[in-house]
Amino acid sequence: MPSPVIEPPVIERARAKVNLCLHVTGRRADGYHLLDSLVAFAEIGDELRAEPAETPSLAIGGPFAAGLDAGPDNLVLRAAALMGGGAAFTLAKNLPVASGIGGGSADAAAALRALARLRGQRLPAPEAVLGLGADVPVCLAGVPTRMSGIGEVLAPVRLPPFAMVLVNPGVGVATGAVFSRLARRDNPPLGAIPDFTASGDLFAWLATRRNDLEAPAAEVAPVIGGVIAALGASPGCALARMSGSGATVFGLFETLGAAEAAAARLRIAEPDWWVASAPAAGPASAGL
Ligand SMILES: C[C@@](CO)(OP(=O)(O)O)[C@H](O)COP(=O)(O)OP(=O)(O)OC[C@H]1O[C@@H](n2ccc(N)nc2=O)[C@H](O)[C@@H]1O
Ligand SMILES: Nc1ncnc2c1ncn2[C@@H]1O[C@H](COP(=O)(O)OP(=O)(O)O)[C@@H](O)[C@H]1O
Repeated sequence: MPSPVIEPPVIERARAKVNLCLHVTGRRADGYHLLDSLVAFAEIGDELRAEPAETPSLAIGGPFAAGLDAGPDNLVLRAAALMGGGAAFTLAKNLPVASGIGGGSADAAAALRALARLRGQRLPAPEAVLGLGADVPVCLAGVPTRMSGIGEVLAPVRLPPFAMVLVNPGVGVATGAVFSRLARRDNPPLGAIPDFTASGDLFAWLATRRNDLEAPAAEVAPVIGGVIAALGASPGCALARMSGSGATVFGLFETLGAAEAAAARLRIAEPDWWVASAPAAGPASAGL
């Protein structure tokens, strides 16, 4: 059954996507890489507002609006075009661009959700949105997920509550450039993902996994190594690792208080870095 049409305007969050681990397990004939990744979302992100309009339009504000083109190539308008749709969009760009936390993909997913709500339509299938970006299907799902294939094979995963600190040193990293520097493309998959009951179990399991894109990204942007070291040395940080193709690094914490304290220290030590703290998205983290 299609959902009822929602009265405009509609507002959708575009939450930051975090690859808690990411193994590159192969490469397809078309050059795209096969991944095996455990993906979570943070309660921080862009915000997209949509109202019905004859002609599609996009206005961008927020701390990372500068340098982001609001023309037809923007993923918000490309997503709207895919759904055949006119809407007037306003995007608050709160996440750094080209930073491994899927900001553009999350915006595209938010546009698809907004249009579906405005029109009472179903959301498109993962395969139908993959052309917008390999991360768009998982951002459309918006829940903790094991992502494989090149990003279109999705299996929801239940995660315990935890908190994150996200740090971006202000360098954009092009995803394709990172993949092309990989030393190996035949790494083992993640294996079975246990049913974690406590965040400590999740953190211990993650410590035995990797992000295979971290080393090639650090070649492109050597500052990434320094960000991992600084975050990893923060009191209460159980694990510090790069997300996606970088350069954003995440730190994992048992409590939001510990994450906020680490973020406050890093903001003082490194005033030029973008630093955010947030619970992992989902009902389990609501009471952290
Ligand atoms: C690496 C990941 C992990 O979640 O995250 P980000 O760093 O983008 O956040 C994603 O796979 C990125 O997804 P997305 O950013 O949507 O990628 P796309 O625009 O589809 O692809 C950009 C380029 O990355 C390479 N690419 C991307 C995905 C993939 N599975 N294999 C690849 O080889 C290709 O060279 C492609 O031309
Ligand atoms: N709404 C958008 N937000 C961010 N980037 C966008 C958007 N639309 C198009 N792009 C382009 O998509 C590219 C990847 O952006 P993004 O999804 O933020 O990267 P990542 O997935 O690595 O975090 C950028 O180089 C940017 O120019």
